[in-house]
Amino acid sequence: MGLFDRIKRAFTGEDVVQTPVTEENKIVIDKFDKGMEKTRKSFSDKMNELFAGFREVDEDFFDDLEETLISADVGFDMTLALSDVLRDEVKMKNVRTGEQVKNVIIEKMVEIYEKGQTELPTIKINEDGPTVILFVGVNGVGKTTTIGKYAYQLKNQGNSVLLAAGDTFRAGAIEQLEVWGQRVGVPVVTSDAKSDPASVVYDALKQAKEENYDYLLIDTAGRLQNKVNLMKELEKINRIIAREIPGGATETLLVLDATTGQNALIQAKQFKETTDVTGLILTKLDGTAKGGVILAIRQEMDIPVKFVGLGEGLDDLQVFDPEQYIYGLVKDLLEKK
Ligand SMILES: Nc1nc2c(ncn2[C@@H]2O[C@H](COP(=O)(O)OP(=O)(O)OP(=O)(O)O)[C@@H](O)[C@H]2O)c(=O)[nH]1
Repeated sequence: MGLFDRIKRAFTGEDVVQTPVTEENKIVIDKFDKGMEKTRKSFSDKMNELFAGFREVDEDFFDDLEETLISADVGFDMTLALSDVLRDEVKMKNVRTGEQVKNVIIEKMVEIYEKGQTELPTIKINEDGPTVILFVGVNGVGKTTTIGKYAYQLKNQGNSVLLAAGDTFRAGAIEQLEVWGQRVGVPVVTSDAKSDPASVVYDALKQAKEENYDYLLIDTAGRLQNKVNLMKELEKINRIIAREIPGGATETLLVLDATTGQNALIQAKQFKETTDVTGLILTKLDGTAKGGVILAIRQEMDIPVKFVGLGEGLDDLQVFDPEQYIYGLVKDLLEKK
């Protein structure tokens, strides 16, 4: 059953059924539920306010709806796409009451998000080993924490993991990664601050290959304010990886801070211009009401969100589940039925 069908069941009063509901599954559902609390509350409040003054589906209503959606951080493109399909649907299905309109909005939001894909995003694996994952993103987005959390996850799944402190630009970044390495129990390849990040990456690649590590996670500096330097640095790192690992980095994951709302979308666009990003990680989703930005990212970028950070704990990095996300966003609106 696809995302759309599942959410649809919620419209008809049936629960969104997870198949199968395992203990592990329940924990994930709970994490998304809690992590989405702020975004859900803000989104529901805004939508309920819009519908409290609902009279009829006219141009004024569409203007107010667009304003509401944009203020809920779902982005300009997503807002226009939604209001366009809604206009057609209203005519076709002769939708009149506020409740009907609300349901059509949610239905279409799910459809636009899904774009025909229902499977969970995955991280590619380099079968010939090691799987090399490059983490990019500006300072302060939670990159180091994310690497630590992911290393913890991989290790718990029985993988050997090596970390590379490629952010030699910021002295604190190396120490911070070392602290995470100790906490998680995985080694960290480092060099002196201000040294060439490419040489750390080279050392780490060599060690990962010689000692047969399953995963090498590489931290990088995120100097977006100096795009040319950043581009050069990432190019150099990528060249070295490609020389050592056929096909180059297995994944390049861009870490974004969800609390920055539309800025996260802007950063994603800028990074996409500098390097070949294969997936996104949205951190601090639990600490923001701006989680609607994931919809904006989905609509405007062709890069999947692969993980979300739903808390500060070691096990709070979760594979992004669109179903849990959208259900977490609209749940209160549905339950108002
Ligand atoms: N609530 C919450 N806090 C998070 C999450 N991810 C990271 N943080 C916190 O965000 C803060 C910054 O994270 P760091 O990893 O230290 O980020 P940084 O070192 O400042 O910057 P970079 O590593 O360069 O991105 C830390 O206090 C983290 O605990 C998350 O998903 N939820």
